[in-house]
Parts: sequence; C-alpha cells; structure tokens
Amino acid sequence: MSAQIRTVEEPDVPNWMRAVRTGFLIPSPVTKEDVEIRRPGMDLDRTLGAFDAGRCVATLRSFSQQLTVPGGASITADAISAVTVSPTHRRRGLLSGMIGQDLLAAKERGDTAATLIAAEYPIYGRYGFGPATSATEWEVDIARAGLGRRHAGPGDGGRLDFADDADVRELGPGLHERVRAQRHGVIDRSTRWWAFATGELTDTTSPRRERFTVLYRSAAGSVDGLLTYSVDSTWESKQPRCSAAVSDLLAVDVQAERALWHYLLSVDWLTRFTSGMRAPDDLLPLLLPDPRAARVVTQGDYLWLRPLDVPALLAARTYATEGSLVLDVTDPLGLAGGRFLLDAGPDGAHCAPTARPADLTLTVDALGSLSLGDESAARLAALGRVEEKRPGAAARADLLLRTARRPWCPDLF
Ligand SMILES: CC(=O)SCCNC(=O)CCNC(=O)[C@H](O)C(C)(C)COP(=O)(O)OP(=O)(O)OC[C@H]1O[C@@H](n2cnc3c(N)ncnc32)[C@H](O)[C@@H]1OP(=O)(O)O
Repeated sequence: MSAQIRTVEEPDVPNWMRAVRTGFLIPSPVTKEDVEIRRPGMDLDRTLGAFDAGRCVATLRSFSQQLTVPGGASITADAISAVTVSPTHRRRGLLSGMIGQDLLAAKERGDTAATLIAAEYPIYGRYGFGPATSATEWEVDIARAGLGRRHAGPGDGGRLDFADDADVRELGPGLHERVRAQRHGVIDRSTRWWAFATGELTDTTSPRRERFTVLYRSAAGSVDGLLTYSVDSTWESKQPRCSAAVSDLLAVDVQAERALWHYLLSVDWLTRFTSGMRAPDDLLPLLLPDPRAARVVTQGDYLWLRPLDVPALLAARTYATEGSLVLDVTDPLGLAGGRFLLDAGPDGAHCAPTARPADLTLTVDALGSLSLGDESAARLAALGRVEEKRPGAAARADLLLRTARRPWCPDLF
C-alpha cells in the first residue's frame, strides 16, 4: 500500500513529530514533554502527514505569517516549515503532494504569498518559489577592526545595559515590531518565538544555549536596540582566545546599530565574533575603522517567496519611482498566473489583470525573487528566466522594483 497524505489528528502528533526528527536526521526519541511543548504551536488543520501502515513517513506544516514588503506594509504569507520525507519513502511524489495541497489551501484562504527557508537550493523552484532575500554572515577580527578596547559607551547620550530573559520578553517584541515596520523582508515573531529565544520554552531539539543580551536605550530613554550573543570561552597559553556568536541584533537606527557592534568590539577577552545572518548590505563592515576586519563566512539565499495573489503582492508595496509595467506571469501550478498591469509609485501602487501587451514575461518563481527588490530583472533576463517583450523593459522593471536597502529576513522558521 502506498502512503496516504492527510491532515494530522490529535493522536497522530507524536508519530508526526517522530517523522520530522527522522527527516532532519535527529535520532532522539520524542518525549511526552516535547509533545506538550510543541503541540500548542501546531495548527492541525495546516499540518500534513503521509502515513504508511500506520507510520508517519512525511511531514509538512504551515502557519500564518506577516511579512513586511517595501514601504513598510505587511502581507499575510503561508509560511511552510517542517518539510520532511523519510529516506525510505523519498522520490515518490510525497513532497509534491503535500506542498500542492498546502498551497491550494493558502490560495483559497486568500494568502498573498507563501514563504519558506529552503534546506537545499534545488527543491522549491518547481513549486513556484524564488529566493527573495539573501543573507550574509561576517566574522570580525576584533584586533584588526581598529577600535582597540577604548570604547566607553555609546557617546551619543544613549546607554547600554544587560537584560535578563524576562526583560527581553517584555521589551523585545515592541522593539522588533518597530524594526519590522521599517525593514522589508522582516517577518513577525510570536510570543512563542520569544519564549523559545529566552529559554522559557525548550525541548530536546532546541536545548537552551546560555546567552547575554544587551539593550541600547537612546538619550530619550527608548529601547532602540538589542544584541544577543553567546560566548565560547577558550584560553591558550594563558591568552584569552574567546569568541562570540551573535544570534540577534535589532536596531531601529544607526546610532543603536553602531553602539551595539562597537560594544561587542570592546568586550575584554573576545578576539573575534560572528555576526549572525545579516542583510548583504548590513552596515557592520563600514562601522569598523578597518572594514576588512569583517570577513564574509556565509553568503546565500535565505527567504524564498511564492506569489499566490500577484495583484495583492505588487499593490502592497511602494516603488522608488513612478511608472507602469505589464507582466505576463506563468504558473505551472495554475495558482497565480495571468497578465497584470502595475501602476507604481513612491506612495503606493495599483495592480490588476489587463489585456494590454506584455512588457515582460516571467515565471512565478522569478516574480517571487523580484518582488521584495533583491533580485535584478536585467540579471534574470540575461539568464533567459525573464523575457523582454519590449526593448529596455527589464531595466525599467529594475528602476521600479529594486529597493535602496536590500530586504532582510533575520529569522529561521
Ligand atoms: C521548508 C523546509 O522545511 S526545508 C527542509 C526540507 N527537508 C529536508 O531537506 C529533509 C531531507 N529531505 C527530505 O525530507 C526529502 O528528500 C524532500 C522533502 C526534500 C523531498 O521529498 P520527496 O518526497 O522525495 O520529493 P518528491 O518525490 O515529491 O520530489 C519532487 C521533485 O523534487 C525533486 N527533489 C526532491 N528533493 C530534492 C533535492 N533534495 N534536490 C534536488 N531535487 C529534489 C525530485 O527529484 C522530484 O523531481 P521531479 O518532479 O522532476 O521528478
């Protein structure tokens, strides 16, 4: 008998969670406590499994996510996570079956797009997803950065204070919402997200890692920045060789950003730190007297986006300049294709189906890559993934769609 895909019911939850661990190569058994901790974060109507002779062999779940688009508005996205097919059941179409079912439900619900973080690049393009944000991680050589240890606080009237987990749960969400409103690509964080981040919730797959958190308060007293990092304490021949790994740095402005990075450069015993996943145009290197002290250690695609409602997606954002564009979008899954006229401008946009001749034809995954402004239509045209129906249309699309700052999604889900 072949495996049957269906939504998960209450008694299936431990079986489903075990399949997730099998797919993600985590051998530890699922405990009763793990189920108690993870179950409240699952919407069973949006949790799919494939079952073969009673055993769960494939998993996928989705949840509602708010994603900031250029200009600061949010769209509702169908965020897809926990995608696994057990090695015994791969390459039989189980992922295609589950994701097709989930995307259709999201379309019927009226979600504007679907999102995910791809474990491997080649998997999701076929389902209409394109990489829409990228991420860069730097390692900073503190001695070489050129600040010495002379940093003595922000020097702008602001102040830095350590925060405990309860402070972070109280002050972090408000700060994050302010950052999310001004940076496209940022996604919302639930109360559960903060509970896991601060160790209030843990399970055997996400044991608590002890961390330090420092808050930056402006001269006016508002919490404008947060830095969370863990430390690896290594000493060699009586010399400190400690390193820090930043897991979160949120800042509403450059004062907060500078104060927090410069603080980290000033901590005695640290010789280097890693930045965590930042936008590729993050200010970090340029905030160092010697930017070459920051070496790129990871660079790649991050959030993938799949348009489900093209007019809603393109009308939600703002554009650098006034202009119009006719896009002919093809969608192999038949969910979002059509020809659309975009009338765009800095204050907003209108987008609707049209019969006018197309300026550009493109597949829905290419539109996903262009939609937050990170990818270039000219680049995709050179690759044959976008076709110009009028000379110069790709360059015109770039003038409209690209953004002054690149999108940034700081969170894994
Ligand atoms: C959002 C997230 O959760 S990301 C995490 C994704 N999960 C993992 O990486 C865990 C390990 N891998 C797996 O569990 C599985 O191999 C999956 C989920 C990636 C794929 O599941 P499968 O059921 O084998 O996929 P399915 O049979 O539906 O394949 C569909 C197509 O994708 C292709 N494909 C599937 N996985 C991969 C891959 N890793 N690399 C390249 N192509 C792939 C298949 O060849 C097939 O191509 P075709 O339609 O041209 O024949």
